[in-house]
Amino acid sequence: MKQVKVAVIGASGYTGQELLRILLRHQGVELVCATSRQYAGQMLEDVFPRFRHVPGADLRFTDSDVPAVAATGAEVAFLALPHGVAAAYARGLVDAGVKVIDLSADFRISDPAVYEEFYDKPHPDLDLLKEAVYGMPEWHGEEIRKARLIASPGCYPTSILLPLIPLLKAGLLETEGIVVCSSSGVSGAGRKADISLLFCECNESVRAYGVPKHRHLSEIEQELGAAAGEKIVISFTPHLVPVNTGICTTTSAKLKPGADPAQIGKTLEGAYKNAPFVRLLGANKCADTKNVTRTNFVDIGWAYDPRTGRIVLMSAEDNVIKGAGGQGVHAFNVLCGFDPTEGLWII
Ligand SMILES: NC(=O)C1=CN([C@@H]2O[C@H](COP(=O)(O)OP(=O)(O)OC[C@H]3O[C@@H](n4cnc5c(N)ncnc54)[C@H](OP(=O)(O)O)[C@@H]3O)[C@@H](O)[C@H]2O)C=CC1
Ligand SMILES: CC(=O)N[C@@H](CCC(=O)OP(=O)(O)O)C(=O)O
Repeated sequence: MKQVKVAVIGASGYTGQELLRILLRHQGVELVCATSRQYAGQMLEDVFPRFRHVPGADLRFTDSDVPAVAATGAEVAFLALPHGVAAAYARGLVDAGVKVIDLSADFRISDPAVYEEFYDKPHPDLDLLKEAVYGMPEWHGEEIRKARLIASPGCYPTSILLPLIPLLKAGLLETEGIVVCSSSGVSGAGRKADISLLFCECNESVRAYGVPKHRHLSEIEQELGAAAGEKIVISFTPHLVPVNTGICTTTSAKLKPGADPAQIGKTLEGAYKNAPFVRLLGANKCADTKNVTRTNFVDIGWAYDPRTGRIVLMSAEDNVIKGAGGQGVHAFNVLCGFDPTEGLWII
């Protein structure tokens, strides 16, 4: 198998570590660079003992510096950096001829006005934004193949968009009144010191946050609108739950008058028959995070309630794998012409 030289920028964070774990078992990857400002100069295995004795992990963290990354010969770089920080790295790396897969939100929102509305500042690189591709392999494989810059979808959006897109494309759902409720593990907030994320603040407790306008609404409504062919506004309430990883999403939407509820399952099956990481559980089956955490799968179940005329979509994924690093590697496989599943059969 051909070998592609790969760098991970921001390799000490939660998604960065997950990328390292996946890339180190990928048969077509030579990991040439892992960056972290706080651990620069230290061996990967000294900072994260899980990498001891792992082939290919015999590497030191380097500083997060674009010319130094480019000098490693990296052909593809994953950005696992905070949003707002990633854009400048993407610009420097793309200019140096390195293809970029950005896990942050910096290039996911194609309309600069919407970006500014949700991120409270003008977009930092409008030229690069124009060429960024939304990196959801199930729906944008063709664009990913030709891209220089892939904006990997967010964790909540992945769990919400995968069940809804095919149903909206098929015109089965009312576009008004879609209500989404998601629960996320604490790793979704990143590996940073924050009092509200301390063990005693989160453990044995569940809370909603980010209401009424979580920043992911921008991305979710953009992609749902593209699927439906009209503007869509949804209600979205995220919750923080005391688990390390996992997202459980429940979506409620009204079936269009006259639409046959049996078409829900048939449409999802048609859309995802060749999607290796989308597992359709069937009607009246509920997705459970314990079956998908530590994997690149998203599980989707659905139910029709004749009393309300609504369908309920239930999805579960691992936020740092299918919702971040795994999805990024899936896009990398498509970009580089590898089998889409290479490195990703983690169970
Ligand atoms: N966690 C999740 O579930 C998901 C996260 N994402 C997105 O992926 C990106 C990474 O998330 P996550 O791994 O959780 O974040 P973390 O906070 O866990 O890690 C961030 C990484 O970036 C580095 N970093 C932080 N600030 C800077 C800076 N100013 N310049 C250079 N490097 C910096 C950190 O290392 P150091 O400080 O040592 O340099 C660290 O390696 C974010 O944009 C996030 O929104 C997307 C989907 C899901
Ligand atoms: C629990 C938690 O805090 N989750 C994060 C979302 C995950 C994330 O990292 O956002 P991106 O997908 O945009 O990169 C949040 O609500 O902001």
